[in-house]
Amino acid sequence: MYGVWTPEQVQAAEEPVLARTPEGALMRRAAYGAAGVALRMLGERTGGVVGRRVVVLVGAGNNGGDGLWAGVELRRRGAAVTAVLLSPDRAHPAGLAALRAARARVLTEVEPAVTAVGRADLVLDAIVGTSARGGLRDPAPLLVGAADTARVPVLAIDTPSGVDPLVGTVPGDGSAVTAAETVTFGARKPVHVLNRARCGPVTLIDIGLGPELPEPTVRVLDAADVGARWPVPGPTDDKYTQGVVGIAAGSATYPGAAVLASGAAALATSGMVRYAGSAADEVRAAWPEVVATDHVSDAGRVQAWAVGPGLGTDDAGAATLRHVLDAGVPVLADADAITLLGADADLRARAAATTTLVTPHAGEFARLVASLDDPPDPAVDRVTAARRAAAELGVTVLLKGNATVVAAPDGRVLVHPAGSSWLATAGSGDVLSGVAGALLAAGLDPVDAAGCAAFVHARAAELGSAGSPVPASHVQAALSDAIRSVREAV
Ligand SMILES: NC(=O)C1=CN([C@@H]2O[C@H](COP(=O)(O)OP(=O)(O)OC[C@H]3O[C@@H](n4cnc5c(N)ncnc54)[C@H](O)[C@@H]3O)[C@@H](O)[C@H]2O)[C@@H](O)CC1
Ligand SMILES: [K+]
Repeated sequence: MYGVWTPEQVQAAEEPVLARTPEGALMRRAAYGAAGVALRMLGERTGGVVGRRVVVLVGAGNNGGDGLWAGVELRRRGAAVTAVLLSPDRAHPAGLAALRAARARVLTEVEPAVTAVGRADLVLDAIVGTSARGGLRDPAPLLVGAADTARVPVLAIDTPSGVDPLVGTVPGDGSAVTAAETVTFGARKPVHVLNRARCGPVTLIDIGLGPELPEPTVRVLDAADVGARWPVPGPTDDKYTQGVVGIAAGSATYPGAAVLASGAAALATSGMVRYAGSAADEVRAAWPEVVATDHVSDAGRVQAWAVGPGLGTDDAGAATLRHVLDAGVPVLADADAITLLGADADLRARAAATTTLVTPHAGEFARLVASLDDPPDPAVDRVTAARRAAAELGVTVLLKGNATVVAAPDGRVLVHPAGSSWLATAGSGDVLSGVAGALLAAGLDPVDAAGCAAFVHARAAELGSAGSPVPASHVQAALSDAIRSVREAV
């Protein structure tokens, strides 16, 4: 597990460290770490360092200072360094003096700078870091565009410029750095987990902030965390003691959702899966181990319900949802169940009164929060949107997307940054529902159930895909390998 801290938290943590270290020491630590990553990238991509062309895009603040000092280090190692000053009169004075003394080229005019970027082996993006506000300012978009056009790899210093460090979105006209890699200092910031596509792999450099950092704003589970939480039957367990999950999903028109969710539940945990609904025949045919009936009222005892995929939003769907919300066990509500919750205050009150985990995509989220004052918008800030929905509706929220956000009513937040978007495929959510429902039935807290389910779901997509599209039934089929891989990581 690792933590993520807001720019504000990081800046506050830097203050006491700055006060007790010699002037400029923190920046030199950061820059030395950045230069190390740049040297590795040059070695990997060009086979050397000496004479390789590195262009540093230098902004007005300390992020620019990091870039200048990293340039000094690269110059020392023999690279041909060019610094492009985007705000020439505000460039970090000590860093600029040191870079000039190291006999690097310094440019302030746009035209030669664009040419230099286009010919570079590596660009260091030190335009702006944690104090970024709004979109990139001229002439930065031109230089960032030149690197993109020439396909020059960019190493983002601290954060990819043009991407909001706190929420990970690209404001303004959409110009922003797409980094091949990012090197960050002291602590990971939200952009690193909310916008992986812009950051690339992130290297964290220790600059001594550890003791000063408060509780992180967001946490990220790793494979070992998920493996350690995954339920494993003990010597005295039988099929009932491990938690029975009930799946209330699918219909005669949409039996696929029922088959995907029930099968995923059967693969996720040992013990028992019950299915209740009008796709009982199809579920039985595909998964003979699932105990299937036609209606939730005669399904027998379960320790959690997963309700919603393919359920329908008519009166029968609402009655099923009401039944499971009143069953006194944790409930996972997805798909049509979320639409029903959004439309019905009475159902929302029942959901808040029990332990409920909802798993909306963007459209379902909008319906879910439509009744709230000033409904939160994930397009503006995913973490805040999920956190507010959880707190105000009294349910745990798993907001799907390239970065999955899990928020609990008590304010805890997990993020799962996906490595790809192959999971954006029909039926994939049904598989997630089955897995998360099974984990709730096994007794996991909703945040852990959601976080572990999201992780294994994404891992199954990776294993099932290996670079090609992966239909939901293949994600389902890869669940066993995914669970094995996280258990092996413990
Ligand atoms: N405080 C410290 O001692 C340390 C700071 N570090 C670096 O310092 C950075 C933060 O430095 P600063 O607080 O000076 O701020 P930045 O360097 O992030 O930004 C500086 C200035 O850039 C301008 N700016 C804001 N938004 C912009 C945009 N969208 N496009 C173009 N220009 C924009 C503003 O004038 C802003 O004040 C961190 O990201 C990190 O790289 C590291 O060196 C570690 C130590
Ligand atoms: K940057």
